[in-house]
Amino acid sequence: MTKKPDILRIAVAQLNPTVGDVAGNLAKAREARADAARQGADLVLYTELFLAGYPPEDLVLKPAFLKACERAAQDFAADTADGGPGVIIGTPLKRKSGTHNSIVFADGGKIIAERYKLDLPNYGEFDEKRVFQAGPEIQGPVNFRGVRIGVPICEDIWGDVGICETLAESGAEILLVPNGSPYYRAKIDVRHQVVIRQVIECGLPIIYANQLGGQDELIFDGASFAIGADKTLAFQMSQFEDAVDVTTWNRQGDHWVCSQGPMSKIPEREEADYRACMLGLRDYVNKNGFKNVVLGLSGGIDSAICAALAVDALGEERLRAVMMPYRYTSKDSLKDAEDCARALGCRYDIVPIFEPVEGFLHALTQMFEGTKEGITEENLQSRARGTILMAISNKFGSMVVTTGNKSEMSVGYATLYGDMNGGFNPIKDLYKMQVYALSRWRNSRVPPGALGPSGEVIPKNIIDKAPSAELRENQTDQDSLPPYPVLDDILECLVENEMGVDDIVARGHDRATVTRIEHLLYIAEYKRRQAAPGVKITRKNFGRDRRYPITNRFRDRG
Ligand SMILES: Nc1ncnc2c1ncn2[C@@H]1O[C@H](COP(=O)(O)OP(=O)(O)OC[C@H]2O[C@@H]([n+]3cccc(C(=O)O)c3)[C@H](O)[C@@H]2O)[C@@H](O)[C@H]1O
Ligand SMILES: Nc1ncnc2c1ncn2[C@@H]1O[C@H](COP(=O)(O)OP(=O)(O)OP(=O)(O)O)[C@@H](O)[C@H]1O
Ligand SMILES: NC(=O)CC[C@H](N)C(=O)O
Repeated sequence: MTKKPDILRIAVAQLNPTVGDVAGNLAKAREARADAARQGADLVLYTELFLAGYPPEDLVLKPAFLKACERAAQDFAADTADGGPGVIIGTPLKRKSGTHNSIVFADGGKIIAERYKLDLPNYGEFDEKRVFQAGPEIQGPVNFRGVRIGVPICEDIWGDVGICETLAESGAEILLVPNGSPYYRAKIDVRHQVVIRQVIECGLPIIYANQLGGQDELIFDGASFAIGADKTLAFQMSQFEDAVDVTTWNRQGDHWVCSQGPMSKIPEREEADYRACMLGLRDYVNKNGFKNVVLGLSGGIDSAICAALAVDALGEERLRAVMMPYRYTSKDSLKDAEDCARALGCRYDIVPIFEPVEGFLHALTQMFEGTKEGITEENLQSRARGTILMAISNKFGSMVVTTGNKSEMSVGYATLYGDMNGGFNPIKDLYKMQVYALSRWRNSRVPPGALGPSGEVIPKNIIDKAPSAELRENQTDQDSLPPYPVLDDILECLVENEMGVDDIVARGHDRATVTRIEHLLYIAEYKRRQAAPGVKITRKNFGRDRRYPITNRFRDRG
């Protein structure tokens, strides 16, 4: 019989995989294992579906992809013949009972156990029932060098299905949980509460390992941690950074107690949101192979914060900012845009749109004769800008960063095939007031990992002036929309909280304004379906989280 050890060194590999890059993910796993071995680890815990990258979505339906993942898992298991640390690594596995979201547990050159996720999340951003079958039954703990380890997978610890309790009843001494848990604001507290609740139910320490990195709209923020059997935080890894941290666990009577591990400080609200946007943009651009990006810099707040995010994420040499003035562009805007580009140190070009806009107007003179000038002509300005940005993108291979905030995306205050052109939107899930808050925050701090300069990178005048699209004389956003603090509150009630009109009015809002905003929200669905993806920051983003019909006559009238 294996002698029970008194000490166990568990490494948590909080790494940034790329979905579909099975060979690259395996290489990362190997590097982390070598690192963990140097730090004296007995076992390395990776995150959910690490070899595939999470979430692999419909890739799991491809037999060739499953084969590649299975082969990588076998190869990695064979590596453990070197006598170094054992591994718990996530991978999809096709078995007789179906295709499972699984882990393989390997040691001594062999797979000593497989475990399948039992509770497949199918809400919000998750769609796992579409591609996976749930594990057929709760399988007991795995005996690893004399320690009985339970391995529930992510959602398995979120519901009330009693998986942790059952593992404890079948003799587990500690639970190691691989996760693919996407960021939303303050989610860390939610995760801690979920794990504390399970620790109370099962009486065992739980190690929670979370993925890092951007995957399309989702940001995995890492922040892996453990809660001891005494219900206190045993260790806390950093948020938004990759790391391989070794934690030391000692046997004390019946319990494993963490005696050594990191205790990283978790960023406050604005910093966390800013870093999520930065990581999301960086990973989208790099993982999709773009060398650089381009955006229209108008002298307004939205394009200014997007420019700051791009420089912080990619470096000033990888952003080209383009000011495209027309007859309504103010001197202030020209100055603000230039000041912003100078403060950020990025390339700044001026491409006037007078000729293209006049060209379009000229071509349409006859057809439009006798009609009133209005939105059509305004939109031509936006479309001329969008076309120029796409031309720059085509010529230099730069991806267009699009800059619509959540308030605008909610009510359709953006031009289709105009300022909505672009590949990715780092502020898509930030309401306008949050854009202001993050801009002020960024002027006072440079976040860790940012490549941009310190100081006032978003000129104060941009923050202080009334927002305007400058598509006609003396236009401000508030000609068409309620003040942003009012709009954002109504939108948060409608979008995130799915509240009824009566309840929103009861908060002190004007009924006509609320019903108008509700209407605008519904009729802008067609625009959002054609919009670029962007970073998810809230509990409910426009994308995977919110699936409203485009054709929709429902209006809430109490
Ligand atoms: N249900 C539906 N399904 C499919 N397509 C639908 C549709 N409803 C309209 N459409 C199409 O969409 C068109 C209207 O959308 P669109 O062409 O975007 O034009 P529209 O939404 O009418 O105008 C753009 C709005 O964005 C505002 N804005 C604010 C800030 C900045 C900027 C800027 O551009 O810089 C613009 C601008 O003031 C204006 O209110 C219709 O002509 C029609 O072709
Ligand atoms: N004169 C301009 N030069 C370059 N890009 C422009 C110009 N006007 C608009 N754009 C692009 O179109 C986008 C939408 O314009 P909009 O005026 O709504 O936003 P903004 O100027 O960044 O911020 P704000 O909404 O505060 O004015 C801008 O973010 C910018 O990318
Ligand atoms: N991948 C998962 O199973 C994640 C589900 C879990 N509720 C979370 O958000 O962390």
